[in-house]
Parts: sequence; C-alpha cells; structure tokens
Amino acid sequence: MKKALHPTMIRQDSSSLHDQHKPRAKNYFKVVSRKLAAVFTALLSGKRKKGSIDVNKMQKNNTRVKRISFSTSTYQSTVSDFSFEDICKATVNFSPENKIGEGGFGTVYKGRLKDGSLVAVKRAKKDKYDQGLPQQFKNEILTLSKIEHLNLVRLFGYLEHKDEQIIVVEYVGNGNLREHLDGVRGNGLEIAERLDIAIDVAHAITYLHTYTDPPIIHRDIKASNILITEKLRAKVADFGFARLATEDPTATHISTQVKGTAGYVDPEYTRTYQLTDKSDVYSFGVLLVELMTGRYPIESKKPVKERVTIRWAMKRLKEGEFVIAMDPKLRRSPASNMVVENVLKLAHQCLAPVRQSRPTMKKCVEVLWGIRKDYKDRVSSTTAASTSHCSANFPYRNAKSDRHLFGIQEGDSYGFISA
Ligand SMILES: Nc1ncnc2c1ncn2[C@@H]1O[C@H](COP(=O)(O)OP(=O)(O)OP(=O)(O)O)[C@@H](O)[C@H]1O
Repeated sequence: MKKALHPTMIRQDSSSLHDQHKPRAKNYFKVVSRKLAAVFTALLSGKRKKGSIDVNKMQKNNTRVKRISFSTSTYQSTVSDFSFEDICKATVNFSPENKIGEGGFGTVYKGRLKDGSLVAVKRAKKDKYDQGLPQQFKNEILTLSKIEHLNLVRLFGYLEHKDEQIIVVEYVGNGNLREHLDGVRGNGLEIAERLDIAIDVAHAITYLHTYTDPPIIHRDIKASNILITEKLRAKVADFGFARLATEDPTATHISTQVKGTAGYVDPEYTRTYQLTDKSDVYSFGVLLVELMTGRYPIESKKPVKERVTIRWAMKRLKEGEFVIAMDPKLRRSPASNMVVENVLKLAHQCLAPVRQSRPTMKKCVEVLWGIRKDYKDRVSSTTAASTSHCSANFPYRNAKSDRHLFGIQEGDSYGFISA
C-alpha cells in the first residue's frame, strides 16, 4: 500500500513525479521556439502582466498541441507539440470504439500516442462551441496547466484546429468513483479503499487550495469527477468549472455565477454568489456521505424523507443510527462501523450551513489520517486476537478474505448490525 503524501511534501515530491513522465516527453515532444517557452513560463509562474502576449489569442489559428512538462517544482516549463493528425491517429479518427465518456463539454476518447502511452482526448461539442474557444475550455487549460500532483489529472496538451477544440489529459484507466460505487466497475470498494480514496481527494483539493499560487477552487467536486486508477487510488478530474481564485490576497471571496452539479453545490454560494474554498469543502462533505452510503446525493426514487441523501444520513447519524445509513455493500465490523461513524461526523462539519464553521481541506486530511490510523490499529488488534484464536481451532486461514491491507477479518461477523 502506497504511503499517503503529506501535502507539505508534495512540492518536494513533484520532481520524482516528473521523472515518471520524462521519457515520454523526451521521446515524443520537441521543444518549440524559445519565445513560446518564455510565454508559457510566464504564464505558468503567474507573472504575466497587462500588455504581455495573450497566449490564447496567439494560438487562435495554431493547429499544434502544446504539451507542457514541468521540470521542477518551481514550474519551469518546456513546451512541445503534436498535430491534429497525431490526435486523429491516436484515437483512430475518434472512433466510437475509443469513446470512454460524454460530459457537458463534449466527448472523451481514449487515445494511444506514437510512443504507446495512453491519453484521454476531450473533444468539444462542435455545434455548442462554434463561436471559438469557450471560456470553460480556456479555464480548463489554464488551470490544468498550472498544477502537478499525484491525485490530480495532468494536462498533456491542447489544440485548436479549424472548428475543433481538443484537450489531451492523462488517461486514468479504471473508471470513475460513481461507477465503482454503483458496482458497474471493479469488485466493490471496501471501507479501507473508500477511506484511501477520500484521503486522495482531500490531498488533491488541499493542494489546489493551499499550495497553488493563486489558490484554485475546483467548483465541481463530485463522484463522476473522481477517476480511479488500477490500484484503486483517486485522481481528481474535470477542471472545466474551475476558476482561479482571486489574486488579491486580502479578498475573502469572489462573486460569480453559480456553477456546479445539483446536490453538491454549497447552499451559501447559491444564496450569496460568493465563492470560497469552503464551497469545495461542502461538496467534499457530500462526497464523503456518498462514499459511506453508496447513494447518489439526490435519490429521486426514494421516499421523500430519503431523497436528499445528506439530510437523511445526517439524521441517522444524529439519532445514533449511522449503521442504517451505511452502504449495504459494505461488510459490517466494529472497525468499519467506526470508520463510517467518524467519516459521517467529518461530513457533518463540512456540510455546516455557514462556511466559517466548516473545516479547511487541510484539517479534513488530518482528521481522515486519524480515522485511518484508528482503523488500522483496530483491525490489527482484531486480527491478532482472531489469529491466536484461529491457530488453536482453525489451522488453515481463509486467504480469500485477505483482500485488502489488513489480513483476514474474522471479527467481521461479530458485531454485525443488520441495516
Ligand atoms: N482523463 C480521463 N481518463 C479516463 N476517463 C476519463 C478521463 N476524463 C474523463 N473520463 C471519462 O469520461 C467521462 C466524461 O468526462 P467529462 O469530464 O467530459 O464529463 P463529466 O465529468 O462526466 O460530466 P460534466 O461535464 O457534467 O462534468 C467521465 O465520467 C469519465 O468516466
């Protein structure tokens, strides 16, 4: 099991992250002109001033994808390129067989570059964006190009070619979190896996809020935007709604149009149009409830009292019946029950109606680390006790249940509480 990164370690770690991508960048993307590199360096370091070159304008008629690779944690960049033809080849002319998803922006395809590496190609809807590069697209490019983190989907390049607008990002090959919770992907997520995913997402948002300059508010944290790797770790995607937080360090919020997905949007933001990092904290609270209950934020087919999942789950928690809210797919055990209760308690804080009462994302990370530690301690003590019991009575342990981190969990059957 990979050790989670402390947010403060992320910068130092980014050079080794970069190393993983180096060969690809080296082999397949040439450095273009120094001028462009300088422009991108300025763009990435956030030092562009009024009157400097507008990269978006400059590239309006440019048909080359700009691939950005970060060589150090200080964001010195090199810019490389590949053509629309390369993208057509990579996706076999956007063949339906390579289609992996559809979103508000357009269609997503899986692509294989010349070097064999896999990418996700997001192709904008043509009729929708025939007026040129949409703001949502520009936001996504700008935001993604500035960030580098293990738990965030990386931008590899972007392209405008005639009426085509295309963005190329890291391919994350194991579907999204919602698909895993629905059981249409994978073998179902155990409680420890859900906890790891929650921590990965919390790391990613903490990074956006705390370690990017200026801070970034994601604005669309939801289960379908959490992509899952083969090792069941999470990467936060879709920065289409993201908007750079104000550069004014004294400002406490930015006023803006309400954007986001129903069920996840901070009610205070909806009411006041004031967006702060605490709006992401609220959406993260909804996501935590989703992870523990397996339910969608809005369950329109359920009885009225259960339709808004956070309201229903928080009521169960308040009345000491949190186990009723626990995803029926989760195995019950004292350790997993403890996780569900404590994660729901954290969700309760994240969902506070007033943003000042909500914790920061960094605080959420710390609380989740504590829950994971308690879980591990409890499971290993249960396992030790059961092992000594089993060695006397059952010399052959059942390796099948040894699926996750913590060995067999004979204690699972004890303390079972029926939902
Ligand atoms: N980088 C990626 N790697 C693998 N699959 C991806 C990637 N990006 C997106 N997908 C898949 O394509 C689907 C559509 O993605 P997209 O970001 O366009 O829309 P969405 O997040 O589902 O919806 P919305 O536009 O409302 O935010 C995702 O749900 C995911 O399953």
